[in-house]
Amino acid sequence: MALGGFLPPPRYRVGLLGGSFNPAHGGHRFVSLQARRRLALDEVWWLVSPQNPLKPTRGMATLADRLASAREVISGHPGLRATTVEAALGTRYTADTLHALRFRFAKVRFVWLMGADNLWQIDHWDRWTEIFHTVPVAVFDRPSYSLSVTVSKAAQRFRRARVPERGAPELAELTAPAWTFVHQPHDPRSATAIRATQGKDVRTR
Ligand SMILES: Nc1ncnc2c1ncn2[C@@H]1O[C@H](COP(=O)(O)OP(=O)(O)OP(=O)(O)O)[C@@H](O)[C@H]1O
Ligand SMILES: O=C(O)c1ccc[n+]([C@@H]2O[C@H](COP(=O)([O-])O)[C@@H](O)[C@H]2O)c1
Repeated sequence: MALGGFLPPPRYRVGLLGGSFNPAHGGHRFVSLQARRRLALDEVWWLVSPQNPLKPTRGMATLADRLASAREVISGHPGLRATTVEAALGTRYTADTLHALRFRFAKVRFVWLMGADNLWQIDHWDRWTEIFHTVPVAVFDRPSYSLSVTVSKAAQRFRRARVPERGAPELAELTAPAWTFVHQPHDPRSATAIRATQGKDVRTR
C-alpha cells in the first residue's frame, strides 16, 4: 500500500508528516530528521496529500510531480519515506487517514507531526479534536508561529494533554490525547517562498 511492499513490524514507531509538498524542500527534511531523533522514531513517512481540503487546487502541482520532489529531497535517506498513502486509502481528511492507518497497522505506534503553523489552523480541520484523540501529536517550532504553543485554540483545548518536551522520546508510547511542542532552530524555508521565486535559482534541499 504505497509503501513499496514494506510491512512495519509490531511496535515500530512511525512519524507521519502530512503535507502538500508543493514542492518538497529542506525544511521538510529538517523537521523530519529532528522528529526522528527527538521522538526516537524508527521512520518518518511523508504523506503527500492528493489535495489539502483547505487549499485551492489552482497552483497545485500534480501528485506525481510533488511525490517526485519529495523523493528528490529525501534522496535515499533510510529513515524517511515519501508515500502517497492517502491516494491509496482514498482519504482526504487527516482524521480519516489516521483511522485507516491505525486499522491497517494496529501494532504500529504512529505520531502525527506538524509545523507550528498548523497548530494555529488545525481547529479548522475536519473533526480536528478526533485527531488529537487518535494518535499522539508533535508540533515543531517554525518562524513566526512560536506563539501557537500557548495562544492557539488547539493548545488551549488540549492544555492538559501537553507533555513536557523532555517526554518527547516516549511520546509514541503514550495513549492519545498527548502532544508536545518541540523547540528547534528556526528553519525559514517554505514552499510558498520557493513558488514565489520559481524559475530563479532556488535551492530546495
Ligand atoms: N521550515 C519548516 N519548519 C517547520 N515545519 C515545516 C517547515 N516547512 C514545512 N513544515 C511543516 O511540514 C508540513 C507540510 O508542509 P507543506 O507541504 O505545507 O509545506 P509549506 O512550506 O508549509 O508549504 P506552503 O508554504 O505552500 O504552505 C506542515 O506540517 C508544515 O508545518
Ligand atoms: O483534515 C483536514 O480537514 C485537513 C485540513 C487541512 C490540512 N490537512 C492536512 O494537513 C497536512 C498539512 O497540509 P499542508 O497543505 O499545509 O501541507 C496535510 O496532511 C493535509 O492533508 C487536513
